[in-house]
Amino acid sequence: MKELVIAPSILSLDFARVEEQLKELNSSHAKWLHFDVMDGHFVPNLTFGPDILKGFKKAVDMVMDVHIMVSNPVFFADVFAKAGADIITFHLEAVEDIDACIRLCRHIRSLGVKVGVSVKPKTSPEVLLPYLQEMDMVLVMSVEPGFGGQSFMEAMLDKVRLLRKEIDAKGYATRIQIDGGINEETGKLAVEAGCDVLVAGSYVFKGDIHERVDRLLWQK
Ligand SMILES: O=C(CO)[C@@H](O)[C@H](O)COP(=O)(O)O
Ligand SMILES: [Fe+2]
Repeated sequence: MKELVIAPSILSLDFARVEEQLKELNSSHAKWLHFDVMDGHFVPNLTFGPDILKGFKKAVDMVMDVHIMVSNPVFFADVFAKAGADIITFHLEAVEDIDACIRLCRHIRSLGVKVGVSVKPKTSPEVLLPYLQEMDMVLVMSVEPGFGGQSFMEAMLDKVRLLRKEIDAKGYATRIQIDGGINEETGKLAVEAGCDVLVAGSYVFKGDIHERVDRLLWQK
């Protein structure tokens, strides 16, 4: 398993104190910034466009981890690759079938950007197993996508265990990210199940950013 990474989700950032909070994030032990893109169609919420990503990229020295919850991932992947995304994760549910999924993975990599594929709580990741070498990351959603502050769905850890078993058996470098309801307790469970990237929104921003990131990173 790779080194654990914490990716605070900017969905919970206090937009009245953006500059201050970005500085705190930048000087914390969080290496990635999780940038949730919602189109108001794939999910019933609307968030950030490419110019915000460009601005944030200037303000922090962090990996820009872009999670696109959109119905047209082909279009949005190009837009956010151009804006400076380091990794783009799209939803399996938003593409026609596994062939289209792999085509988009290859396209995103051809742009020099890492690629992740995400599954919603009701979607099994089994169809991805033969193709894990095409992905830099699989994102297991542990809440229904669309909003921060929801409760962690513990049953999603079975998906993490399944993916970890296959990734380790094949010796792939694919990371496993989990997103939704992550705090100290649920983060620990997720790491024990095999996750190596924890996304956390409300937990990180509803307290001292440095302290909360450290608690996730060095769970006791
Ligand atoms: O993608 C999403 C929500 O759809 C997330 O990235 C949330 O922002 C996580 O928020 P918390 O559950 O950690 O508050
Ligand atoms: Fe997310």
